[in-house]
Amino acid sequence: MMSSSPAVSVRDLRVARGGRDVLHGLTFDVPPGSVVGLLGPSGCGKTTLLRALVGVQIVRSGEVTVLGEPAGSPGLRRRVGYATQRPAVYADLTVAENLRYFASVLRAPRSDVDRVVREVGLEAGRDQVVATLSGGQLGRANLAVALLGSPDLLVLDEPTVGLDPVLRQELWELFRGLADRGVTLLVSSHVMDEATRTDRLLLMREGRILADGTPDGLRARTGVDDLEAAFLHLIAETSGSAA
Ligand SMILES: Nc1ncnc2c1ncn2[C@@H]1O[C@H](COP(=O)(O)OP(=O)(O)OP(=O)(O)O)[C@@H](O)[C@H]1O
Repeated sequence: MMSSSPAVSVRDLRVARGGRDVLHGLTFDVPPGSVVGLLGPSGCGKTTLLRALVGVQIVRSGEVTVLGEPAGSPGLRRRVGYATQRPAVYADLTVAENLRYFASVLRAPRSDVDRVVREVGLEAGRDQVVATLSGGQLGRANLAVALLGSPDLLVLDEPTVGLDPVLRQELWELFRGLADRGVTLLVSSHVMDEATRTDRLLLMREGRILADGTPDGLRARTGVDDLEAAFLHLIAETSGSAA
């Protein structure tokens, strides 16, 4: 059972990359069993933040606690699933061969292979070599790896990028189904229309969080219905100009 303490808790997180500060003191919590969207323009620091959550990013200072443990702790290895933006599956193996390999690395049960193939709707491509998959199938294969071992937290870096609207909708339905089972999902995107599908939003810009709340809360705060317009309103507000 998941407790009601935050699935992710970040306090004053600062990260530098290439000698430049890219995250400037982020503080937020992610409630368990929710779908949280991490949205913001390209280069604002989404990937860097997700890397810090899964423990592969050197941080300058601050605290990142994941499922009650410091980010990157060995105990989190099987409890956190991470799908990178660029697919991390082997091009010369089939989908099923990739999944069997990653399942053995993660010590996930072999039966997980069929389960995750079903969950991402990749039955038709199961025995296909990854190099021959379509872009949408490749994204699903990458996501399937992150689902191995039934993690409590899924960290997904732009999982819907380049997908057609039908596939995007199907993936968001999958995310919702996982959250209904108690999984926490942190999903980055730079497509604002995806924000409407989340329980909570973290809006980022230039290494800072502009807003942290529900889509309705954001609409109420800005007085704007469309979330893209609400985001622009917040940018204008924080830049000191009237929107
Ligand atoms: N390996 C690196 N070395 C130096 N700087 C980097 C490196 N990777 C990213 N950066 C810089 O860190 C900042 C944040 O990048 P990051 O990839 O986290 O942004 P993002 O919001 O995920 O962008 P996108 O949506 O395009 O993936 C950017 O200014 C980027 O140029």
